Amino acid sequence: MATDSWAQAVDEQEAAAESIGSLQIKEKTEENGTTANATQLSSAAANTEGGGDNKTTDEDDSEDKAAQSLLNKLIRSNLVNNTNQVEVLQKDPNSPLYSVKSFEELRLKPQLLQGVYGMGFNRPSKIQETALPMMLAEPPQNLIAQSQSGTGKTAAFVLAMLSHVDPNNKFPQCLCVSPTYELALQTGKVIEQMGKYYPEVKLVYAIRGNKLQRGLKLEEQIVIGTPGTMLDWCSKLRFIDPKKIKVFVLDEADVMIATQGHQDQSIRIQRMLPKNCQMLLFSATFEESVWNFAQRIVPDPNIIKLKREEETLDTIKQYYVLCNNKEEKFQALCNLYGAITIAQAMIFCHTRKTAGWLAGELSREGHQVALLSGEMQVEQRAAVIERFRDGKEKVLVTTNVCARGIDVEQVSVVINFDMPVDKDGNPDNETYLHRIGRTGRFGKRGLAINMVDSKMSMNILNRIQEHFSECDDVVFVIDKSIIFWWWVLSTCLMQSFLKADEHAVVMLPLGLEILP
Ligand SMILES: Nc1ncnc2c1ncn2[C@@H]1O[C@H](COP(=O)(O)OP(=O)(O)OP(=O)(O)O)[C@@H](O)[C@H]1O
Repeated sequence: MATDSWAQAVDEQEAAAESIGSLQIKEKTEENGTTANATQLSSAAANTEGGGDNKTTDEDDSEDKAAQSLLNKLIRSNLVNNTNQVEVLQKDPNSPLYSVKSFEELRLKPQLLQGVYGMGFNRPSKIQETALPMMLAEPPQNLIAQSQSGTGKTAAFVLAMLSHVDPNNKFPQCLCVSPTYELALQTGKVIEQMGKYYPEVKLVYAIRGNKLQRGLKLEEQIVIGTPGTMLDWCSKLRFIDPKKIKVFVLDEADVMIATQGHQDQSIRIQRMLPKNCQMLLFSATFEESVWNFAQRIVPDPNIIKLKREEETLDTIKQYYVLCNNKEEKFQALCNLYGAITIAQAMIFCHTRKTAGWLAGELSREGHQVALLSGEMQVEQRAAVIERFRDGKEKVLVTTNVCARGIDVEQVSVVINFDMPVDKDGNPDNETYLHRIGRTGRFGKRGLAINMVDSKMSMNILNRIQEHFSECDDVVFVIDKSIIFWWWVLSTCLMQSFLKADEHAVVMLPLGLEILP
């Protein structure tokens, strides 16, 4: 992203923070109207929140999964490091399992090898080592592959598609289905980069808005698009002859099934394809719904799984501050502000509305903060994250939904301005782990501060503590004095005070003294 577009993004972001902050004093009816107007950012996204401070909707969630995935692609500059072993389940357990340590071993066309090296890939990633020989084997093999975002799945299936097409045949031979228009474009970019030295192979996008003349027969060998348009192009409009397809890729299956209708459309496309068409399905997660979908799309599959690196709370000290209401939490945060900015901090709120309010209030107090909110367009969010990752901002205020899955390694302090809860208001242990776990990544020490402002949030905290106490040693320290906080924060951050294996429980009197 260009630096000048940054300045613009920050301006818009600040404007948004202020306008959102000012909404808090208005009546509810006005609030909704103003939210839509105030955002040059993305009014559609803003409207889905519904005004409630403790609600997130399913719609939010599915929209967000796709946005999240795009965001991850935009901010990623290289492979995610994963030292976990690859788990392989072969369709035929007796057939030998090949894995490669170099791209040369794959006997790629020279143009493609040049493309791969041109992208700066020196050797296959962990998942590519096993997935590529399977995908390139003759006869073709079906594959279901699951690994965390950023581990090299897209590059792998792009290479497979480019390897399988015959450029002399001027008709579609590979279909790739993505959950959204933007994600399809991102994959298209990879095809263009990798196929840079193979210009005979052409690509076309089956996305809404790409209107073709009726009766046209596509000549491009690779078609990438969203399920609805792809289905229309294969059936109603007949731009594609599905019987000639050799490779069918279904990318981001977990995101796909979160969107109503995508699952059925994908299955309908798949049913039109010939029996010997190679089916490839990729997903970052593998919950039961994804797995059920995968089995319907990919018959007789080989299965590859690369587990996520385990997140742990071992190296993180966890504290809580007891307050009476949101305003007190804000005051407490202001008191802590100087200390937390010794390092970098992320502050999590439950809703966009609170995040906007908090960022606005902190700015008004003269604190420099960045806001990452669902109201922003994905490109703007990517710019905010990049800036934070580069250390240009010290404090990032965000919502849980917005920051899910985003890795910023250098964060040392996480503040839960609101405790994480699920849609039913129960403790969201997984989110707690993801929020906090990021601070202690790669053996580094981290600090987590939970802000408690009611009996309910105390109860949530207790239940989270109970949950993790079973499998981890968690330390919650309770204290009232802000001087104590200064001491904790500055000592642990500046002098590496905390030891990874220290597990003392310090119980001090409840209550928070807010200094003027
Ligand atoms: N073998 C490799 N060597 C070096 N970099 C690679 C290699 N394979 C992929 N990459 C790079 O790593 C990053 C992540 O790869 P890729 O997008 O293929 O991952 P992914 O698993 O598909 O992620 P997502 O699920 O988010 O799409 C990209 O920047 C890509 O260019």
